[in-house]
Amino acid sequence: MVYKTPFVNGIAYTTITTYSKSSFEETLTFYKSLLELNETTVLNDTTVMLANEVTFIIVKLIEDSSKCQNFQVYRKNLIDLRFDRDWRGLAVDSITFTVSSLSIMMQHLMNMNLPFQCSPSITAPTQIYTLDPVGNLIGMTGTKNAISTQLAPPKSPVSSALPSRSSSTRNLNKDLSSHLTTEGDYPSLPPNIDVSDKNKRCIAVMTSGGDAPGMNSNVRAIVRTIIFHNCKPFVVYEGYEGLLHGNIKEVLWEDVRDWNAMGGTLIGTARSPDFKRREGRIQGAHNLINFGIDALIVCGGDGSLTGADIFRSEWPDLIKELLDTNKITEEQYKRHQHLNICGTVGSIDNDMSSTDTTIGAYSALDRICEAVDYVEATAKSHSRAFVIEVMGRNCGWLALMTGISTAADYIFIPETPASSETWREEMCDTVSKHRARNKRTTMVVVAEGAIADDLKPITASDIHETLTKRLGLDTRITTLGHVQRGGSAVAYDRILANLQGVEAVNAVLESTPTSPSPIITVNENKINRKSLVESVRLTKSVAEAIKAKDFKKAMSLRETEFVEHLQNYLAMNRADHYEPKLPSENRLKIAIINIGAPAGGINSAVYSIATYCMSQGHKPYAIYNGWSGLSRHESIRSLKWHDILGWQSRGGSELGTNRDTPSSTDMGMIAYYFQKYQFDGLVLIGGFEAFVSLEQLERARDTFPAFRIPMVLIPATLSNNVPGTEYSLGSDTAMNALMKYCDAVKQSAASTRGRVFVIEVQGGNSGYLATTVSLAVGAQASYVPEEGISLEQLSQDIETIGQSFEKAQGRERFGKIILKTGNASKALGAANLARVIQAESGGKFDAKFAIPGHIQQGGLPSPIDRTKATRYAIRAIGFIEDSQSIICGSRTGDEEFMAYDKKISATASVLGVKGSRITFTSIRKLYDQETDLPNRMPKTIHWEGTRAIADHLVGRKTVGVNGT
Ligand SMILES: Nc1ncnc2c1ncn2[C@@H]1O[C@H](COP(=O)(O)OP(=O)(O)OP(=O)(O)O)[C@@H](O)[C@H]1O
Ligand SMILES: O=P(O)(O)OC[C@H]1O[C@](O)(CO)[C@@H](O)[C@@H]1O
Ligand SMILES: [Mg+2]
Repeated sequence: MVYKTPFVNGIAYTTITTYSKSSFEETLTFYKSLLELNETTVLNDTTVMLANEVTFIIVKLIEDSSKCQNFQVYRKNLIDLRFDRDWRGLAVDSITFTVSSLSIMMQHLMNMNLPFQCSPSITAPTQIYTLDPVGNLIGMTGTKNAISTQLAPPKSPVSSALPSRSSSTRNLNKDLSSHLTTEGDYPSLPPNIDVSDKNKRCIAVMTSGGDAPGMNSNVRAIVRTIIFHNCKPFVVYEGYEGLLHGNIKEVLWEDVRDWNAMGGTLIGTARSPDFKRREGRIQGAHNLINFGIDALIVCGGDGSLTGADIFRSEWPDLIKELLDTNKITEEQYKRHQHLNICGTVGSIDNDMSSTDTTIGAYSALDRICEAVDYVEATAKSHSRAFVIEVMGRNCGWLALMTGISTAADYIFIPETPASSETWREEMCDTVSKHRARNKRTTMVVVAEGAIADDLKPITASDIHETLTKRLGLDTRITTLGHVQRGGSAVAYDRILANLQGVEAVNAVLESTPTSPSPIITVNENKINRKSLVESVRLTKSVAEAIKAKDFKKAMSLRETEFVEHLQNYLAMNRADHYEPKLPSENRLKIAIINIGAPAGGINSAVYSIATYCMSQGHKPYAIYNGWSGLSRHESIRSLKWHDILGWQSRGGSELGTNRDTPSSTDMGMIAYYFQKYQFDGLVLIGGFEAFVSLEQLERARDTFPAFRIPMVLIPATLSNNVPGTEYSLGSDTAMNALMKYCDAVKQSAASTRGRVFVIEVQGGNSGYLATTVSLAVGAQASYVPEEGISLEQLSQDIETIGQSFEKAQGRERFGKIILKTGNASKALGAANLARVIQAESGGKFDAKFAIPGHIQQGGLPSPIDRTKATRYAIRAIGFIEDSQSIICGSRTGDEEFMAYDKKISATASVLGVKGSRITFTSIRKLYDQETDLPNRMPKTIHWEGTRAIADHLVGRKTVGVNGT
């Protein structure tokens, strides 16, 4: 028996072989009636072709009575199995068809009295199975095509579950969706603008100041977006030095290939004293005009952007002088009346006002945390103290975030200078309190630019001397230096840099002669454009306030997130060592539970909740091993400071986790223990099962008063599929793990001429991880469950890859990767997809597959997940404190319980990030209105714009609803 399944172009018919005249006739009747194959072509005496618009079946007769017998037996056996076995595993051969209505098909099979099976259930099938008269297993699916898991909308064989991408270029990447995702639309093909080469706009990009990881991604995105808009991209080498020496070159799409994974800046950078002088800047203006460049995008720190701002404001005078000295022609003068400037903030210091984060800062933090984690091990072995000096000339962001991420004992930062008179006592007091509770290590983090309130520097050696002399600690200094700026950028920086690069070009193209020059910022998770002049002014005023010893003002000028992080660090550092903040009557018993799969940042959240609770005077309780642990073994213990040392930076789940929900274990027992321990609040940390758990507990409040307490979920899952938030803890850690894996695979692919890897990604029904990592590594395509895999798109991707290898003619060394979320197609795993791609490549390249599996869940939490965990944890406790008065009266019986009261039900909420805000949304509302329960997904996907950008930056052509 021969069969072929119509997967991709070129393999478009199925041959059925029959072995007797009667089964030949029966088969023809079966397929004609079942699939409405109304075109019949007799090819010869024994071969007939049946067809409709999309399906071709050739039925052949090869008379062989022995085989006919075998089939009868085989078929009978299968039918006998009926419904108690899944037929799919039993059949030798199978054919799958896409049908427009599964229910009509079911009815039809019943009318014909044919046996069939439904999957996953008869009430809501996505697939139906039956047998044809010669024993072939016939699968029918309602999905877009046989290899997709998405149901096809009626009459549209190829479509997308995501909204179609219009050709608008506006609103591209305004929303970083916590983890840098975008909303809005993007065209998948370059707009068809007919601009002759001469009239094309020339836009240049440069990097300046200290290099920062992610700058290469930024330049790559800028160059490719310029080309995308039919303009000419130029790079200025060596920062402002290159500008004033005319070190400028036009570049091509391929020139920036594979730049995402590269550290430093490949176009060079410099600190240019000459550019600080007007003569230098006039030379720079002259060079730009000579190259015909009328827009400049500068990626650099506060200094570079200050320089850019000065350059822009002086431009009219500079070109006038060039005209007056006959260095440029009248025509050039007229054409270059305006210089469009746009800044993208690239600096590890994170010292630019108006933006929460600068490109490179989280990569530097990653390097620092890795180093401190290493040092911690040796410090513990010797029971030593370490002073870690981190970079940051005028800004303590790196030191502060290191302090939080590694739970350092003490930090020194320039923004809140310590008292020059008392800092030694204060530090020693805290350190000795920690030591008195048997902590074996001491970590003090000092920013390079740390000062005391007399503006004199506090140096690593000052601290070393104090710890040694006053406390007698065996102390070492580790100055991390330029290691912090080195290496490949973390996923966040790559994504930020790519999205900001696209936005910078859009900003330039939309600028008018009167519009103020923008810088591209990120605020919480939203990408914004802000005024360059204003941001430079604010940044300067921080430095001026510090200089004037107005530290309060300096702090007030910092981003609100910075201030919040500092307060959190200080609060947690007081845990168990100082008088709690709240009076005894306001102190609460707060339970913490972890549910679902492990995710980076879970332990950091538990650590932060516990230490913050201690500082407030609350009592934190851990519920170990999820709901089953609680209901079967009363696995509750109050958390003590010493027990949780080191948890802030530990991977996995120290509490233990599983996917059980309260209903699936024992709701009554759980309520009993809640009552026994008199919990006043509950924090759940986890993914979709935690979400479901919260809903069940909220619903059970009616029956069990013990649940009439504030309950809050901190989403933590690499799938990032919890309704009510755009970011879940663990996504960043997983992204980095997967990104590193992809980088390595891509490198391997590049070493073999013409190779593509298909990489299978976790994420359940959510394509978030595949999409974001695809942007971070420059994957040629990503297939996600929200879209499925359409034949047209797959064919298009194969063609695009083939073309790019063909164009390179083996002269360039590069490899390609394709990411596929496991559930994008259940029928087609990575291995099979690679086989199909290889088969259809026409010999232009070969395809392999790789499956990273659970490395995506493991490893140490990234600094982003650690610091976000702390922030969410402390907000969650704030929520529990604030909600006490709303609900707790009904638990004690003092007040009537009104389950349907909105305020009451909102005391069980999901903490989330939405755009630029942290929010709490009632579980009732989320569960009833915003959840796609069967798919375990939120109804609204917030990151589709990111897909379009990822596609556009690799030149992927997408096949939309209209076949465009
Ligand atoms: N006030 C200014 N006027 C003109 N140019 C300036 C000015 N400040 C800085 N620049 C230019 O920008 C370059 C880079 O500035 P700087 O060394 O302060 O680094 P940065 O951009 O702040 O980056 P980072 O702090 O991350 O190293 C300077 O070498 C100089 O060429
Ligand atoms: O690499 P350089 O020029 O020595 O500069 C070091 C400085 O650059 C930065 O890394 C970035 O501004 C600072 O933190 C540090 O003080
Ligand atoms: Mg700077």
